Amino acid sequence: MSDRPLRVGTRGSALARAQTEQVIRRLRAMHPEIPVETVIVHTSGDRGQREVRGAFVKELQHALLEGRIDLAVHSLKDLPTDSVPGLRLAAVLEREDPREALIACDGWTWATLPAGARVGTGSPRRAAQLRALRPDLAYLPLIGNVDTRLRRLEEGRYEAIVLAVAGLIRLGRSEAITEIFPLDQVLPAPGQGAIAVEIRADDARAQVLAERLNHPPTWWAVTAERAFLRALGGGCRVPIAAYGEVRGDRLWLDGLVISPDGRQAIRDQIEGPAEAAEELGRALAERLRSQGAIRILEEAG
Ligand SMILES: NCc1[nH]cc(CCC(=O)O)c1CC(=O)O
Repeated sequence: MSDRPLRVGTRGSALARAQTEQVIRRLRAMHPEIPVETVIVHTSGDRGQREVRGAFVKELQHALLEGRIDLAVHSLKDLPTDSVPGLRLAAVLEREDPREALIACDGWTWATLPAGARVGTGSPRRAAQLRALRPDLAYLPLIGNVDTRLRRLEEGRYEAIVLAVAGLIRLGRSEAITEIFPLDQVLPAPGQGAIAVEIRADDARAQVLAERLNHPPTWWAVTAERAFLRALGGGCRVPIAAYGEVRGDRLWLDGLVISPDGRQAIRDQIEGPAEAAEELGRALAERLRSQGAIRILEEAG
């Protein structure tokens, strides 16, 4: 294996850097002879601009295509499902806890939050599922990096906020968690909790290294989740959630389409061989369509 430096690109946020550190630790453990460099790529998302879909990842992909970096580290759930010509999603690390966390102030819990309490969440998928559980709360937008979002809560702008457990753990902030929503109450975004490694499609060395980083059970699970999302069109505003889990050589996939107001939801599960992940994701999407998901998607679209 050549010992020219491997340049690993990351966003500058604390979460992105923590995730990239995890990838680099694994690389160094496997290949102490390869010098690894971290390259911070600033994205429009980090500059506090509107979070257009994919803004978090576009600039990293650009840097990869231009050859300024050799490996890009992303939160998989921020990576759009459309493939980018010249690039390849090459590996995912073993998934962290995929669930959603409530972070409440003043000792509130999900059950005791008073009617009208302000709950901050940036995601229509979370807001829709939370509305279905507690229609009496006020769901307000919340954007920015995880640290920014926690600060907004501390500033008193919300009584509670909802964030991914995985990000809080990686930032060493899990003590902030008030409670964790069970998966049957709030289903995560496809890919949530998984760290993704993207490379140039023609980079043989990066391909070999990425293969060694990859965690196959997570790979099959997220492949099914993303196939489900892609098959449903994944319109920006539509709350689509999915969670897959591999046990032995079988894959269980749970999928949901929910109207933004939380009033109409279609949810179903599918099970099959893990290697058929892609087909399982598409088949589950088809099942939801036949149960009326189209109507929800069109109304929300
Ligand atoms: N969209 C921002 C984002 N991207 C990845 C994570 C957390 C880590 C993960 O879900 O893998 C977060 C923050 C959040 O949703 O709370």
